Parts: sequence; C-alpha cells; structure tokens
Amino acid sequence: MAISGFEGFEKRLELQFSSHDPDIGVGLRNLDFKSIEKVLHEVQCTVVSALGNQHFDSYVLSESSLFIYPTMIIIKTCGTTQLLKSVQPFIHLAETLNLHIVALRYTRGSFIFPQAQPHPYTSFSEEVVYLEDNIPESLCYKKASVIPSKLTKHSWHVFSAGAEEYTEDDLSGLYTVEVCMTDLDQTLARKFFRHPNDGKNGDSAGREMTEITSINRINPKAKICDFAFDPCGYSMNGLDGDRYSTIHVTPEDGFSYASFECVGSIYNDDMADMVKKAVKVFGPGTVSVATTNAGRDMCMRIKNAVESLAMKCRSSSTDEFPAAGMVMFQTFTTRRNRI
Ligand SMILES: C[S@+](CC[C@H](N)C(=O)[O-])C[C@H]1O[C@@H](n2cnc3c(N)ncnc32)[C@H](O)[C@@H]1O
Repeated sequence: MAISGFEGFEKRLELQFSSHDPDIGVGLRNLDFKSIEKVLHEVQCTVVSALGNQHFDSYVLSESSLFIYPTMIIIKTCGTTQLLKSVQPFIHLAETLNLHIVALRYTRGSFIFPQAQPHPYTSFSEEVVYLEDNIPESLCYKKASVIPSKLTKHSWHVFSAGAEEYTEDDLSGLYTVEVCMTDLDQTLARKFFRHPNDGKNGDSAGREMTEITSINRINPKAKICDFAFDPCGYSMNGLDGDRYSTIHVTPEDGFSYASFECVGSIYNDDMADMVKKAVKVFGPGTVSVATTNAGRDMCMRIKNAVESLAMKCRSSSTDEFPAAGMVMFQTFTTRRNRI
C-alpha cells in the first residue's frame, strides 16, 4: 500500500438559501445541533469547538470548519472526508425551515494525495456529476471549470450553480479569498506541534498557538475560536461582525499545508494586509490565492502584498461563472533559496 500523509487541501461548499417569508429571523441558525451532527457524521467529521455572535455560528471541525448564517452555510473539510454528502441533507433541513436553495458553489485546490481520495473526489468530472445529480433543476445557471496555473500541481476547481444569474448590481459588497499554502517553513511549522505532557487540552494549546504565531494579529478585531490537534495540527475560526475568517494547518514535513480564508467587504480595504500577515505566519514555498468577486483592483493589491514577502507571482487566470461572477486564481513561489 502506498504510504501517504494527511490531505490538507480542503473541499469547500457554500449553500445559499432564500425564503418567501421576509421575516426569516435567525433562519438556518435555528437548526438543532443534533441534526447538524448527523450531517457531519455523513461527511465523516465532528465538532471540536464552537463560537457564535449576533450574525452567525461557527464550528471548528475535526477536519476544518462550518459556518451557519441565517440564509447561508459554508462548510470546508479536508483529509478524505465526504463533503458532498452534506448537500442533500442541508437542502432538506433548510426546507423544514421554509428556506429553499438558490445557489451553490463548490471549490477546491489540487490534492497532494489524489490517489487517497474516495469516489467522487477521484476526479473533478465525477464530483460535478455527483453535484448535478444532487441539486434541484431550479439551479439552472451552472458552470464547472478547472482554472489552471503555470505550476502544474496547482489548479483551482470550481462548480457553481444558481437559480438566477449573477449581476454586479446584486453585489452585497462581499467577496471571498481562499489562500492555500504548501511547503511551509519548517521552523514556523514546528509551532503547530503540541508539547507532550504540558497539561494543556486542545483548547488551551490552540490558544497558545494562536498567540505565539501572531495569528491573533491578522485581524485584531476578530473573536477567535481555536483548537490544537494531538500531536500536531491547528484550526481556528475568526468572527468579526458578519465576516468570518478561518485558518487550518497541517504542519507535518513532506506534506505541510496551511489555508487562510476570509470574507472581505469592498467597503473595508484591509484584506491585502490580512493576506500578507497570514502568509507571513507560515513562510510557505508556494501560495495560491483564489478570489471570488473581489474585483481586479483588490486582486492586484493582494498580489502586491504577497510579492512584498519575497514571493513572485507565477500565474494569474480568471474565469466567469454565470451564478458566481469572476474568480481569479493567482499562484506564487518563494524567491528565496530554501535550505
Ligand atoms: C484538522 S487539521 C487542519 C486541516 C486543514 N485542512 C489542513 O490540512 O491544514 C489537520 C492536521 O491535524 C492533524 N490531526 C491530528 N489529529 C487529528 C484528527 N483527529 N483529525 C484530523 N486531523 C488531525 C493532522 O495530522 C494534520 O496535521
């Protein structure tokens, strides 16, 4: 049997819902925890920590994160989890609250260990078939695309489907940034290993990692829910008003990986600075940045911010999705010689 390590690259799903009733209140946040746990069981992960605020609930999972807003669910999971098994259950649970699905977006990078993935994650076309079989016909504005890069091992997979076409006028002003980093600096990665017999649990060791790595300075306004795995690995969710951020770290040498994801607002221009601070925490050899609806100006600012860390932009590609708008995929590698 081939020996492989932990698959850090996450699969990410965003589900948007709508109601005929204008007074939805807390909407999906009314879902009871037992029902959520049942869906997560299908996906093959569990909740290890949770934190909510007046806008949304966040869960750190044994494999990444879940965010529940009144009309939106974002779930990302890594390893060999069965993320897409959550599509049908979430759609049905939402229907019990009179919320119907209006848009879905599935994204992922290129797996480090593709041969270790179960069906349908063995090929993007299989994932697309699975998704098309499990979403209602009303989501008719569909597109699947693999956005390439000059780094042959890195491409960005996107499937988007919506009941309506995306128009710039729909802009809520929010956009998403998904950063994937590999080949982490070994000294920095070591900070995400637990110290044996230190008397700490996953929460207190996670809190310590958040502080010693300066993750808490990426967005000082964010309330952080963090967790350290044993013997290594780290996850956090940040809550800043209605905006979330999330970081996941697989620090093992040979397949090290970290991700930073954040929702940004066009009315708030601190994103490039946050991406820069997040990349600095890990000193990666390779970085990819996928932005959805950020606009070319913000993409350029992010590019300049990453390049200021002795990295060089190797490629930049865009694609348009009828229900999701513009996705830009940029890749970077370090300029420094690594020992
Ligand atoms: C869940 S975390 C972060 C996930 C994130 N997508 C990533 O890879 O960066 C994964 C790291 O935690 C470690 N880990 C330790 N115990 C784990 C567990 N019970 N479940 C998942 N990962 C665990 C893995 O070896 C890996 O280093």
